[in-house]
Amino acid sequence: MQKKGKFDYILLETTGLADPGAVASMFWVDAELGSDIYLDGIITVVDSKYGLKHLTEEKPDGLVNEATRQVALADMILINKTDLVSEEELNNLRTTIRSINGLGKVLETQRSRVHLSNILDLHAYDILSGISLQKKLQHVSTAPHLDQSIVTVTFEVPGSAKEESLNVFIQNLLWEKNVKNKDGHCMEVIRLKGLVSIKDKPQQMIVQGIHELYDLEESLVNWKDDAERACQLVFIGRNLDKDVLQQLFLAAVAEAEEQRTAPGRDGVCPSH
Ligand SMILES: Nc1nc2c(ncn2[C@@H]2O[C@H](COP(=O)(O)OP(=O)(O)OP(=O)(O)O)[C@@H](O)[C@H]2O)c(=O)[nH]1
Repeated sequence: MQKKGKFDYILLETTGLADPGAVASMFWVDAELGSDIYLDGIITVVDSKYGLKHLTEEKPDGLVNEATRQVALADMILINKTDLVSEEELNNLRTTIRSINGLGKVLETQRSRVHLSNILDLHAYDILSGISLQKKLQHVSTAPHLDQSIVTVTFEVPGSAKEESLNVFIQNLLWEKNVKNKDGHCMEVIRLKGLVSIKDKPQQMIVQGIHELYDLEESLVNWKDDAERACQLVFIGRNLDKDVLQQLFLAAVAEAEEQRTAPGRDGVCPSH
């Protein structure tokens, strides 16, 4: 890193057991501090032969296994060694991956052969992503839950959000972790992405969250004068309940007072 400007791109390979969120958070913060290095995106390679076994592995104490975390946080998922499995096995793996992460792009490969343009310059975390985000959000796949510990949920509500209330909503989820689903389990969001409208702001706003870090930024796209404003959010995480999240969000869009009496926040969730 001392030879500043000498690198075009850095591909960092973490160990098979790493939680990419921790590494990603580091680079994200670094960019905020004015560093030349910014986080472009997270790529996860899944082995077709053993992927499903790893993804469904049960960990003690109900912890989320590493493979699932790696898929959940990926912006690009390469399903590799497809030659080693049957079409049916591949289908099961695809469905499982999609139910965990409905937002990331999925490519199927052999010997990990992939055109570099597919994996470099993903811009998954910067405001450039706003241009394609709208399209992407229209195609978020939310497959049936399949007993998966981590799932993707998404919702869209018309209108604008109040910036302050939106921050409270996100902080309750990511920091306080005090939002419960209908079964009384605390929701755990590990990835958050969205395009929202803030009252009186001409630009569409991008929300990005990973683990406990999040950012609300103006995108390069303005709301068209005659277009209906809306907020769309995608959450990847555990114990997520779309209805509860949507109701809470509606409370944030409407009046701040309503938020305190909104469902799902009674009781205290243990901190992690
Ligand atoms: N049949 C087949 N073999 C593959 C493919 N990709 C890699 N291999 C082989 O699988 C073996 C193990 O390679 P990888 O799974 O890529 O190993 P790795 O990623 O270095 O291992 P870790 O980083 O420790 O996970 C090597 O002999 C590769 O040649 C593929 O698409 N099909």
